[in-house]
Amino acid sequence: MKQESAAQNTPPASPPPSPPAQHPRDHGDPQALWIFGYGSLVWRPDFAYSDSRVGFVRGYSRRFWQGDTFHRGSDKMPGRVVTLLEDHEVRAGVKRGTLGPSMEGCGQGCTWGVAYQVRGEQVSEALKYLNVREAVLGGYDTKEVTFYPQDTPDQPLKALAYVATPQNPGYLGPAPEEAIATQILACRGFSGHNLEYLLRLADFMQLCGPQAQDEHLAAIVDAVGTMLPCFCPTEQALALV
Ligand SMILES: N[C@@H](CCC(=O)N[C@@H](CS)C(=O)NCC(=O)O)C(=O)O
Repeated sequence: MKQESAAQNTPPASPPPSPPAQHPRDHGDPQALWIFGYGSLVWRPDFAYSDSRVGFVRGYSRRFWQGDTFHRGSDKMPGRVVTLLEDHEVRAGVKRGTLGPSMEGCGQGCTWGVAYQVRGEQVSEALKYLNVREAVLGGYDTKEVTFYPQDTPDQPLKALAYVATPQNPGYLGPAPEEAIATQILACRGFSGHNLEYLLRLADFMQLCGPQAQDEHLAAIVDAVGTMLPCFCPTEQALALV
């Protein structure tokens, strides 16, 4: 039997630094990880997961301020998809002179979405997949957020979110909701039309119930509704096709 030297039995003078937290783990199950989706991940996670919760994050607002030249746009006509910005970043966007109706009364941001729990082998599979879909193709980075499940807001969870910061090359920043609506109506990419992206997110927010408000999203949907008749081909125009 190997004799342990005294040194091996003496605790280190200062415990070795714990390895940097790679990702927020579910303390109940160290192999589990929660991933927060607030855009296309809400309706198309496309990775295997063990559990999901509808809920929200506080202190962040969702904005269609990220350009997308792959999924919902092209290099020539980048689409607009959502990112998550801390409240001070949203207010900074306002100071740059671009106001939208949704900026009025912009207090403590609160963004609704879906958190997915991945466990065991699902963790590496999900992170590998999302790294390509979000980071490589979309310019998103990871950030730890606190997620409040709709049913148990008093039991918040640490979750990983993919956010596109103002420093990423695809970031387009603030614009009037009417301009964003025009861009969305005109763009499509490998995952489909940008309008589908907008309306699927609006559908989700409808399901969340009246307590889940997103004035920015609602203002863009309203602007699209106003403009859509101008984009719908008339019988005369169709006859020219
Ligand atoms: N990270 C956000 C936004 C993700 C997002 O919408 N990313 C886009 C652009 S990279 C995407 O994956 N699109 C796939 C699609 O449009 O179906 C989320 O958690 O949902």
